[in-house]
Amino acid sequence: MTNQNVVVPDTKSGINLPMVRLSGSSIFPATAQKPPTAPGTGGGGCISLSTKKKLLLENLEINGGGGGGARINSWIDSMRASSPTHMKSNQQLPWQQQQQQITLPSAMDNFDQIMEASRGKQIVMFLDYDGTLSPIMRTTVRRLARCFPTAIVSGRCRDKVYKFVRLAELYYAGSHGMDIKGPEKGSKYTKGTEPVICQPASEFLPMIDEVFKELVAKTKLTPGAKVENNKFCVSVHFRCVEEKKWSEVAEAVKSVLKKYPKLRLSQGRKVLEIRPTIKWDKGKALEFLLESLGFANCTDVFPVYIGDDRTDEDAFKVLKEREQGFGILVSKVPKETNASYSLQEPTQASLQNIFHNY
Ligand SMILES: O=P(O)(O)OC[C@H]1O[C@H](O[C@H]2O[C@H](CO)[C@@H](O)[C@H](O)[C@H]2O)[C@H](O)[C@@H](O)[C@@H]1O
Repeated sequence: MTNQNVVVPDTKSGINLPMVRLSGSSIFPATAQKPPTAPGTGGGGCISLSTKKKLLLENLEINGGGGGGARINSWIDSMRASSPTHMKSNQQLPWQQQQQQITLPSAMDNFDQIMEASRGKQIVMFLDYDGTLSPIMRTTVRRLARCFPTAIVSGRCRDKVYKFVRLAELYYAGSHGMDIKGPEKGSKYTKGTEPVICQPASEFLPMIDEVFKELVAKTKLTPGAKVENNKFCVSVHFRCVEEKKWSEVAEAVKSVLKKYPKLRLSQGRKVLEIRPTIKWDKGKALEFLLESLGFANCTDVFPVYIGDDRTDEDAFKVLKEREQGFGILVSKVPKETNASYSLQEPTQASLQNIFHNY
């Protein structure tokens, strides 16, 4: 890339900040500022998960094969408590009463700091799909991928995400990172002739398929329940189920899972997700992709991961531990997170604002 100007709109002041693209794949602000404190060092607005919260999250996570009943009930309770029909404006969930909620600095307002921290390093972009990428126009992601290696990481199955995005030059990590495929040959970031492929849970395919069918059969009489086959994991959606029927669906899930001790259950937004017990998540996918791109032991790489989901925390944590790049949490409300910055709206993450002139 040659030198280019990049205009970064400052959302607060409405002023466009001029950015200068100098060389390689990094962009730098025209006026450099002190880089933000590295993730994990307690500064720069970075928040760690408190032990208490971790325990509560673990409690909400249900392992397959028995013992999940009480935890399913805690999930139902937590879902009820957070439902708008139950929650008064100033009411806090039990775990929120135990923690101090800190607001992360805005990634848009501090964009020059982020860019300064990336000086001389290769930016690699990781974008969660739902809640982050979906509102962003394809053109913007395509432009982004021309500048930096770019990956989309999602809980959905890879084929579905690919059908939504339809950009062959990207890396895609579906099924919460358990199904990774790189661009076909010809992409400037492809090494060798074959696309990168990683499917660490491939032995679970027949089991997941079986569980999907069983769950469809078990939930078919519950109006609104939707079971989604995400290839290496299954999602059971509650969003359109009447609240009084939630426990009915949760019980159906529990009864199926009992037979599959190698599968575990976790909770998303009005969704229960069944996945293999293997130690693989979006964080592992991020590490795998960095390695595939040749950045395994590099100090001059700057990964930026933007995500809104609890499952994105695994990737934020990896970045924090590596002390490389930044996690950016898309959230309207303050949350405990391993991310370093936040964006309030997915549309705020619309990178056409940031990479305006690319
Ligand atoms: O990892 P992501 O790309 O953020 O995917 C997470 C889940 O996204 C989808 O669920 C979300 O959208 C649903 C409506 O389309 C909504 O009902 C649900 O509450 C959201 O979480 C997808 O259907 C799931 O399989 C993904 O795990």
